[in-house]
Amino acid sequence: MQTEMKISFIGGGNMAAALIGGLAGRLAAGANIHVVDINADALARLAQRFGVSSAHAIDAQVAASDVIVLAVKPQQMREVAAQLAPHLGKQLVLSIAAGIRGADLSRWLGGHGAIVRTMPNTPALVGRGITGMAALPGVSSEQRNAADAILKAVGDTVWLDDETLIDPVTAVSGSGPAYVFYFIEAMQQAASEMGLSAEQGRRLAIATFTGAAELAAQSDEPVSVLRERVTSKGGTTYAALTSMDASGVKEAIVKAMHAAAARGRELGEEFGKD
Ligand SMILES: NC(=O)C1=CN([C@@H]2O[C@H](COP(=O)(O)OP(=O)(O)OC[C@H]3O[C@@H](n4cnc5c(N)ncnc54)[C@H](OP(=O)(O)O)[C@@H]3O)[C@@H](O)[C@H]2O)C=CC1
Ligand SMILES: O=C(O)[C@@H]1CCC=N1
Repeated sequence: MQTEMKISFIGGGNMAAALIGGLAGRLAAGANIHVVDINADALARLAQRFGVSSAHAIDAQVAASDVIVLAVKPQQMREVAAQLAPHLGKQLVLSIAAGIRGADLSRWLGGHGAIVRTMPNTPALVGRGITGMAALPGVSSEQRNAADAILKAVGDTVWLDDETLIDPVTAVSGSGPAYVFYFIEAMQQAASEMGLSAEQGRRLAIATFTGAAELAAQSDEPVSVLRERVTSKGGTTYAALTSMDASGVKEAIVKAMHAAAARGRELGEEFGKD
């Protein structure tokens, strides 16, 4: 992390809280985090949890920042950009919004070029996030490195040459934690139906996810091979996977992810209109 980097967040909701929480313990001395949100409760929570400074509107501290993270909902972005534009100089702007295209954001920010579009995810809170990143042409290599350092402080980064790939990234890793939680919820429900306690089901389901994911991360083999190794002929896993195939679980997941990417494109079109 660059020393003494001053970072302002506009929007202090769910994703900002995950990033701020992940960053809070990892900043160099002298660095600071400032948050602007119209929601007093959101600001109070962030100040109490992470000791950040806060304001209800864009202020001098935002103007004095090195990096400004735009963390409002896509539908709020245009208005926020208009409020921010008069305060912009050389700051690097990071957008985390789904859908909102860099060219639209740049226009709303009065032609500001130093913009990196990012798609982080909530495991950033525990330092295990992954972020897709795409730089607009006006971003210097120093600014690109600064953006990378911020998101690397809370996990890993994947750079994209083509900004439109942010929509697929959103479908995979931006929204992805919700799919994992959904799967864990289903496993917990089944565990409880079969007589395990809530705590036993929770521990077994979560440890299975983290363990299998770690095994996949450390293995040189494709995940399909790891799956086959669990699936004894005529055994229990075979029974489960045969049932999933019959229910079209894989097709449903693939279809759902296409829907997420399509919604990202739609948000860009819907809120990017002049
Ligand atoms: N949640 C996630 O996992 C991820 C979200 N994102 C992106 O992050 C962005 C934020 O999402 P999320 O955190 O879930 O949303 P939230 O609604 O939780 O957070 C947005 C916050 O911004 C506040 N806000 C609204 N208008 C303004 C304004 N004019 N100035 C300052 N603050 C304002 C909202 O207040 P109020 O509630 O009163 O409107 C709210 O507190 C979205 O663009 C989303 O696409 C990206 C990756 C993952
Ligand atoms: O659901 C959403 O639109 C945001 C973007 C990715 C995760 N949450």
